[in-house]
Amino acid sequence: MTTLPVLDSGSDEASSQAAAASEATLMQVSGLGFRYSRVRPWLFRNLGFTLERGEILSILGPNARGKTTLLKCLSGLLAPREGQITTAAAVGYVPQDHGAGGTSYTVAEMVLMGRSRHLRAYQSPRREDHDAADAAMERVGVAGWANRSYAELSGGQRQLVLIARAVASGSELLVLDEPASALDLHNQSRVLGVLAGLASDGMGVIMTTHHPDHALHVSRNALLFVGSDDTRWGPTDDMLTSSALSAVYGLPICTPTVGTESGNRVIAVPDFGPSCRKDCALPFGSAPLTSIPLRKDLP
Ligand SMILES: Nc1ncnc2c1ncn2[C@@H]1O[C@H](COP(=O)(O)OP(=O)(O)OP(=O)(O)O)[C@@H](O)[C@H]1O
Repeated sequence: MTTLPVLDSGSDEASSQAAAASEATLMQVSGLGFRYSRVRPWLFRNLGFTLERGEILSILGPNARGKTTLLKCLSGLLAPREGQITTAAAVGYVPQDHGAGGTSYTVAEMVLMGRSRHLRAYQSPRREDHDAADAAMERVGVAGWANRSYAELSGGQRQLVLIARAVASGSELLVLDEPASALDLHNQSRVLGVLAGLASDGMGVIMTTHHPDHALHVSRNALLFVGSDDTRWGPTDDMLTSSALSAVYGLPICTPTVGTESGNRVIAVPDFGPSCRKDCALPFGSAPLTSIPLRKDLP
């Protein structure tokens, strides 16, 4: 277990945290707090969770609440002001902003960069690095774009390439900032499938999302930003209840069970209010959404 640097941390406490973590634990976080400076408000305090191998943790909350900041703390890019982060794995960080920044790299070169932590300064990638990059591109389904210019890909395509780069790095723990935010429905399913596959191979995945459905679909646990001193962590079904989601996002959200091709699922349906189109076949309020028929009941 490695303890990431924390401002004003007590090292004795850190080592006892590390000792307490079990073999299955990839990351343990307790009492975490962060603010950008002493004159800025706390973005979060007393934040804690445990991530086991093979688990996907989803982090949800309103815009500007501190989710990206938390991911940067978990990845070692920012030092929290207080609390403890202990981790048993190298962390691969996939940022939300995937601008090309004028790069002239191919997709294969971008993914190969994920191997940099395995190389000494100025060392050329070895055969095994190319093999790892090729395997990662196959895994994420971007091998067909290997020779394309990264800068010429769409935002969603770039998102997939950056996920492949993190996979190529060999990190056991991936931390992803809204990995499906720029993707169409098919590619959302593809990314969630890739992340679920990585988790079933024993990796850990931490992702932020603005889609409660994604969390309900793939996450064992969820971390909910309710307020700056109120973050809640626990089993996804217990966290993402109608009342909790409604409180977090400030509008009514119901969580009906609906039938899908792959079985009954809980989904989150927000009531966006007066903007609902007037010719909607099932206006909000005319029938409780929990009465949506299950697929097997449909004519
Ligand atoms: N480098 C920085 N210095 C000062 N304040 C910052 C910095 N980066 C972010 N912030 C502020 O911290 C707050 C949280 O930002 P953050 O990006 O973590 O939120 P978020 O929950 O990820 O938001 P979103 O859902 O919109 O992506 C915001 O008010 C933001 O303006």
